[in-house]
Amino acid sequence: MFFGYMFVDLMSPLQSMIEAQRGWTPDVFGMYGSSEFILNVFGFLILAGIILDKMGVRFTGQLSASLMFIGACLKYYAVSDSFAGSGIETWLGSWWTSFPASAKLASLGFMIFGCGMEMAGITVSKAIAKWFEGKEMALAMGLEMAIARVGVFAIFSISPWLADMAPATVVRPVAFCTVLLLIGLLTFVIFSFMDRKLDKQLGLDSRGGGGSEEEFKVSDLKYILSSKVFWIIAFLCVLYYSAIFPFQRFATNMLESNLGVSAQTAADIFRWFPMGAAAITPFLGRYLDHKGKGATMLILGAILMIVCHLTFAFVLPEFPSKPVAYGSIVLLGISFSLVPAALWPSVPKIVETRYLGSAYSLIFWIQNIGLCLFPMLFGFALKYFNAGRTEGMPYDYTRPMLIFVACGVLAMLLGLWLKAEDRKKKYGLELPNIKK
Ligand SMILES: C[C@H](N)C(=O)N[C@@H](CCCCN)C(=O)O
Repeated sequence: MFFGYMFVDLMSPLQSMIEAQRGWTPDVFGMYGSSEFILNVFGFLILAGIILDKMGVRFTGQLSASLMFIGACLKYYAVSDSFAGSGIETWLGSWWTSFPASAKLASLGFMIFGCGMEMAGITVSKAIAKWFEGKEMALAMGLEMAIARVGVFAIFSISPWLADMAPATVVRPVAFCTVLLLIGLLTFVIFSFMDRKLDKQLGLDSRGGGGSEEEFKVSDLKYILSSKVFWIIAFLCVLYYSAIFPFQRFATNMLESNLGVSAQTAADIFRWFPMGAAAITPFLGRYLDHKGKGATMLILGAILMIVCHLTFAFVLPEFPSKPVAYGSIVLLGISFSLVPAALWPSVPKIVETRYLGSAYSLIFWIQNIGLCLFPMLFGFALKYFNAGRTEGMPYDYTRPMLIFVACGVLAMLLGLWLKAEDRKKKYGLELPNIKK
């Protein structure tokens, strides 16, 4: 997860450089960002959930880590100097000419990587639910997400530094993260040995099944799809995350434009966002394990996000102050701890373990539709509202940012609805995870 999250965001602080070196304008950059989710949206994630529930966490984890590595290799080739001037580049550049050949191939690589990354995400959640059921599950999930966030922090620091080494190039950070993904694949193989040992101790079969619970059947999906609370969580998830991850891709440039600072300085400010989240998420997970209040945390997280995006939209352009930027970034980090810490451990409370993988995959699937559409939507809005901008001028982010504010408002309303449903139907979303 650490290396995966690094790979996802390695281009985020390099928007200006990739525009200068490979001609990726904001709309191209937005579409490239969306490509991570395209195959998932067209059904791969549903299949991933079924594979996970049928084949178990070890097989699915190794498959997903391999896909991540293959996709990364393709993306490395796309931005490398050996691709520039090759026959493939000439052919890819001969159609849809507004989208550079390197962006086309990099997007294909990112699509394959994205299949592996999302499949790994649901696999890890199911593995944690299996290892920590009735114990410190939210703390374990919180720590996993904290490690992922440290990965984002690390890449926001390392990527511009690697890229800026003479001769400045975007290729170096991609190569670096590709090697890390190979190491990630090897660590999952090691985990698989440990998981096999756990199954032996628990008397489970080779896929981690065969305990007291029934085996998963594809027809079980109907139980998930007919649950109102599942849909509330899924829509809350898509709205919340659509205002976080797509924003993360543009945040460096937003700060660059609003504060009038360099890409490196903007990335230095923004990298504290995932760090704030990394520091707080495990504590909130622990709080949830012992005290509960999951639905309340979701509402609070959405409110904080609205405040932050309103600040980025209206306050920063008027008062380009670094303390205001840092303050909002830290608040957004707290929001990004509250929601994930409460959201993911809530899912095992509303569905049975045998179809937990499918429930996570369906939520990821719906979330991926948002993650796929929002960078494009935001990229187009940015281009539209900056029609008169000339090369080198800062971008005006005010009106495009309202897209993210709207997502936050809707997520907050869904959080309130979820809390009301929980009070009525007693899912236990406000209760602690640890069973005494
Ligand atoms: C983008 C991805 N689908 C996602 O939702 N990531 C979550 C973590 C989900 C738990 C992974 N085991 C995040 O908050 O990063």
